[in-house]
Amino acid sequence: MSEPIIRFDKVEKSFGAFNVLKDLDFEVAKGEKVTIIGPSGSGKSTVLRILMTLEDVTSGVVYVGGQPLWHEKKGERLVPASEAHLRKMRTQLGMVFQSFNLFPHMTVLRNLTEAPRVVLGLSKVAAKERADELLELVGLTEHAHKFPNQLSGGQQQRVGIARALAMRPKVMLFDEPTSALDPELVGEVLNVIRHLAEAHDLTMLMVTHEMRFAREISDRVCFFDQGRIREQGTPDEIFGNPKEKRTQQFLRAVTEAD
Ligand SMILES: Nc1ncnc2c1ncn2[C@@H]1O[C@H](COP(=O)(O)OP(=O)(O)OP(=O)(O)O)[C@@H](O)[C@H]1O
Repeated sequence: MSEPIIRFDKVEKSFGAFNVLKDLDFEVAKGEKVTIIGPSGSGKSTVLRILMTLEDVTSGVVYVGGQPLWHEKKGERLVPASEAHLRKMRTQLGMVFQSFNLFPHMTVLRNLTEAPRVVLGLSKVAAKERADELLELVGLTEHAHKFPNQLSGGQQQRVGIARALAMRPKVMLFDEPTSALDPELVGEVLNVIRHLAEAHDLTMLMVTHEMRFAREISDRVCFFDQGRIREQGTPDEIFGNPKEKRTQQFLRAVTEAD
């Protein structure tokens, strides 16, 4: 098998004495769509936050595209990564947050062109061309010159997705992308993600509470519990025939609440 695009090798993450991730081994293959589900506090978002370089690891090594993320090679040894290394690695990862995190003082278009111009060095014309294509993809062409606060939450999140894609990342990370939205706006965002999953050979890793959606788009579902992967498998295996008692309890609770 080829090198996974993401690999957690015996990763521990603690906040003080509180151990959030425990000896975590986890891989995502190129092109794979993986969703992480599990109870609140089980460490799901921490996995994404480590990949987004928002949290470091306490021990173990995380690899992205075969290269250590939080470390650098020094001869045969791994030493903590410099800010320059983290910056370089970050460009391979597209991030979509719960709370959109758009630049409020920039138009939609500028939100999409800023990082490709500043970080990737694209020309103004090339960045605009790329942004136009992506705005079409997320159905927001006519909103290009508006500011984020002139858009609905669903539209803002679609801009968030387009902005992440504008960097042509190897992996897209979605951290509960619909949880801050009013229920009637969830569908339009899920449709965009669904379309991306179907039409593009993009690697996607998503934390979500939308179980039906996870079942529909994932190649693999990982059930997290207390900082470990308690059970993983195809959507049919996890949702249709979960083996572990904890998975069964969790799924019963969330589907009853649905
Ligand atoms: N910066 C921090 N300092 C201290 N504790 C933290 C910090 N970030 C997360 N935690 C704790 O780590 C645990 C795991 O958090 P995480 O956000 O990964 O959980 P989660 O599974 O994504 O939960 P949810 O579904 O509620 O978002 C939680 O108990 C949380 O309180």
